[in-house]
Amino acid sequence: MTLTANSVWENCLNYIKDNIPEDAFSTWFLPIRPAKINGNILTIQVPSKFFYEWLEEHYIKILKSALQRELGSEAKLVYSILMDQKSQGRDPYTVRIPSSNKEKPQPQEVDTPIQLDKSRLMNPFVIPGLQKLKIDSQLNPNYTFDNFIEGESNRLARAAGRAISKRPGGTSFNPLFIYGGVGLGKTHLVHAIGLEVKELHPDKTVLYVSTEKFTQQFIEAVKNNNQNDFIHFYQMIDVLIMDDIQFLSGKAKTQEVFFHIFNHLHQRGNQIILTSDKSPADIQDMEQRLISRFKWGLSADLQNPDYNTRLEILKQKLEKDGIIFPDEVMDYIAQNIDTNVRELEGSLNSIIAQATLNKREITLELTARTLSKLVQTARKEISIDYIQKTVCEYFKVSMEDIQSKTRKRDVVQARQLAMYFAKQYTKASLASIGSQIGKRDHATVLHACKTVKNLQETDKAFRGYIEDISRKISD
Ligand SMILES: Nc1ncnc2c1ncn2[C@@H]1O[C@H](COP(=O)(O)OP(=O)(O)OP(=O)(O)O)[C@@H](O)[C@H]1O
Repeated sequence: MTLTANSVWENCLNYIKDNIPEDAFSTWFLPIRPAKINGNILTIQVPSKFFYEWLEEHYIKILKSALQRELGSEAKLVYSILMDQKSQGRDPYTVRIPSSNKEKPQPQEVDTPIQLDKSRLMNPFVIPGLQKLKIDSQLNPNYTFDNFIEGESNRLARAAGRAISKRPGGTSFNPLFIYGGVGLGKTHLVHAIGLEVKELHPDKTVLYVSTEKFTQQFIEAVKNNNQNDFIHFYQMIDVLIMDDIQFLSGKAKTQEVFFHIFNHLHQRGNQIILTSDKSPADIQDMEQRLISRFKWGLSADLQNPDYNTRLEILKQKLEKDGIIFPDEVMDYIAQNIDTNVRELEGSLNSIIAQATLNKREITLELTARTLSKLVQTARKEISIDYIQKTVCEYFKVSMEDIQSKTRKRDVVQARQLAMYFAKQYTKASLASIGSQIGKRDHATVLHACKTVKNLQETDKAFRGYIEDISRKISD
């Protein structure tokens, strides 16, 4: 009997219907039409891009088993997506996307070193109860090289990442130190490297961890008196990716433990990949021996993307969502949002939301209005209170301290910086700033602003504080 798309899909539906709730079945499966069958490849037509993403995210497993029952273990699924272009006055058309079958990378097995007592190993990345340790790489399958647009701003870092993926630990880029401002793609890039290593070298153990998580784990390990297990766990990793390494600043004990792990991995030729919001030389409160190790391999920075890269990124994001913007609108966004990629994505989302909620066409006028509001809102949010909180958090002093009369050096410094930033970021008068920050007069605020400016010119560490805090405030 020859198989037809209809008969195969009907059997799949019968199987799926028995295995998922009825309302989910009618919502997500009844609108699907079988389009064609070619050998073991079934093409189904879905009503929108959103539908396709939902199926991929929530029902890929059941789709896979239904299809394999009908077409064997090599069965493949292709989506044909009906793209609605009514708003552009054009006819609908379809695009074909193979099922990515994107599941999280499988846990990796590692032989445990003899001294490791598995029963006490508290690392949350370890799936307990198994003979061999299974480590979840913590990689995000959506951050790949394929969807990381290349441009002048990221060429070196991307190329180094690609080289490392081919030969982890085997290039001179060890460690690879990727740095740059917020939202420029550091996290995306290191996930892409990790995923590609896993694809090309399935035997390698890859682990992505944020420095914050690493620090918390270490604190837990100290509390439970199992630091050795913690260290041994990290020493087993073939490719260790640590995000936001600048958060080790001022944490002497965690720096020390990281130093030992780093040395062990490096000596064994294992790959280390680090990201930071500043270059190794500009990281404050970090042991010199660590800084010098960060510089051993390659430091590559990510810069603000240029116009063409921004345009390409926009095109890619829209294609993913199955939406078309007029060229002039794309050009306007790319011209006007030149800070970082996260803001670029955010502006797209706002424009889409405005158009959808108000049932309006995406025009240049709507875009200009939405973007101007975005910028205004961002500015509006910076209040003196917010500035004080940010500064207090950064220096780990309390709001009460800043508001008090204390002349302790660190509090005075925080207070003066809060005054300086209040002058920079708000329209408040000196008198008003003074009354809100410690009930001081306008002369004190003026003096604070001058002191900060002088120190900024003469003291490198102080300059670092200013850069850090400005970034946090305008984030
Ligand atoms: N070159 C690029 N191509 C496509 N998408 C990009 C690119 N660069 C960044 N992005 C996207 O921009 C967003 C922000 O990137 P990411 O989180 O990697 O930035 P980051 O530098 O790690 O920021 P932060 O320092 O704030 O953590 C993500 O959605 C990412 O996919």
